Amino acid sequence: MANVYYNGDCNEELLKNKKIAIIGYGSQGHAHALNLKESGMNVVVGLRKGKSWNQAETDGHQVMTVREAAEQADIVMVLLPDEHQPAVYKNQIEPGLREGNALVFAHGFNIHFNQVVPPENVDVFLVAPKGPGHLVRRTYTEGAGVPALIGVQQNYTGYAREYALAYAKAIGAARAGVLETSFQEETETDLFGEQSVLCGGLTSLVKAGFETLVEAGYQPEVAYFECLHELKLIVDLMYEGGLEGMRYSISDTAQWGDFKSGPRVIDEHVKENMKAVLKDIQSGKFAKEWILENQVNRPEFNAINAKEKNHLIETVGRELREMMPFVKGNKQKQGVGAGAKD
Ligand SMILES: NC(=O)C1=CN([C@@H]2O[C@H](COP(=O)(O)OP(=O)(O)OC[C@H]3O[C@@H](n4cnc5c(N)ncnc54)[C@H](OP(=O)(O)O)[C@@H]3O)[C@@H](O)[C@H]2O)C=CC1
Ligand SMILES: CC[C@](O)(C(C)=O)C(=O)O
Ligand SMILES: [Mg+2]
Ligand SMILES: [Mg+2]
Repeated sequence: MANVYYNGDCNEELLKNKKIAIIGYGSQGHAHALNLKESGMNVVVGLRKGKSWNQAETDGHQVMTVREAAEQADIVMVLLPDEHQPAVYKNQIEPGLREGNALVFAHGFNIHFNQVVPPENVDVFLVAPKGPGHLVRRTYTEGAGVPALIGVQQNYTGYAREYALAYAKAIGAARAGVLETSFQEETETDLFGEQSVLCGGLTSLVKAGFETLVEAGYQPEVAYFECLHELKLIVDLMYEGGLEGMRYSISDTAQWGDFKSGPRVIDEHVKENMKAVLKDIQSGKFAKEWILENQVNRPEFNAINAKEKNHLIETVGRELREMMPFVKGNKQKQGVGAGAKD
């Protein structure tokens, strides 16, 4: 079994005399900045002028340019979109780094794929929450937390691992569990998870189920409740009690169907496809294509995104959710508030 670290294994005091710059105030940025501040840390936020800058000020942070934040801080946490990190690092963060500072990431992409190459005289480590930033914030306020991975790439000061654990505690992650990893393992497993299971696998599974029912003549609203809405309720049971916990609550009929039909849908071909996806991640093929897509202003990303927004499951879902105020209650979903996306 891997070692799992909890609050008692982390010394937050190590960060108390440090200034921490949070660069970016999106999904992860707002959560880290607010959680660290409420854990008693000295936080500044580095941004460009715009929507996030205004939000961070509204939330009571000291906001400045990325260059100023990097110059002032001992610990610089880079929470910009992965594709923006290399240019912002080169032009605004690197010039501000001093010997013994720490450069920190929530995902290893740019270090692992050599898009950011830090100087040798700084610590480089990872504190990667295993969950969306809005949940990093919400769970912290509820007295809980989202688990995280830590990893050390460069240990110039000799304290990088201890700083990583302290940081993980201060954002609430050590309430849930912190695992030690490498930049390589975090990057490859995170990309694999989001592509094959959590995001790509799931959205494709949901759409395939929805389309199968609608094409067979069933009402789209029934298909939406069956294949998307109820998914959260089922996943909540798995989150709380694993597969067994979920199966305890469903009918024996559903459990029999789970055993018999699940492997017919997610069969050996799916695993073969997953292995191919993993291979492209490990070889750097996926990373290269994503970097090139950004260099030409994302034509394919934007085209697919526009098409996906107009899928029947989305138009039907928007209408049904209008009637469920308890589902609509999340401000970020309406594009307002801290960490909101456009
Ligand atoms: N989303 C998540 O939950 C998770 C993300 N991660 C990792 O965390 C990191 C951050 O991801 P995420 O939180 O999704 O990022 P977001 O897309 O939410 O971050 C957007 C933020 O970055 C700012 N920004 C973008 N470009 C620039 C720039 N050129 N100069 C200054 N600020 C800029 C935006 O400001 P503005 O308003 O001015 O555009 C905004 O505040 C990534 O490495 C990601 O892989 C890891 C685990 C989960
Ligand atoms: C699952 C997507 C994720 O890896 C995450 C929220 O952990 C991301 O990059 O946003
Ligand atoms: Mg992730
Ligand atoms: Mg990710």
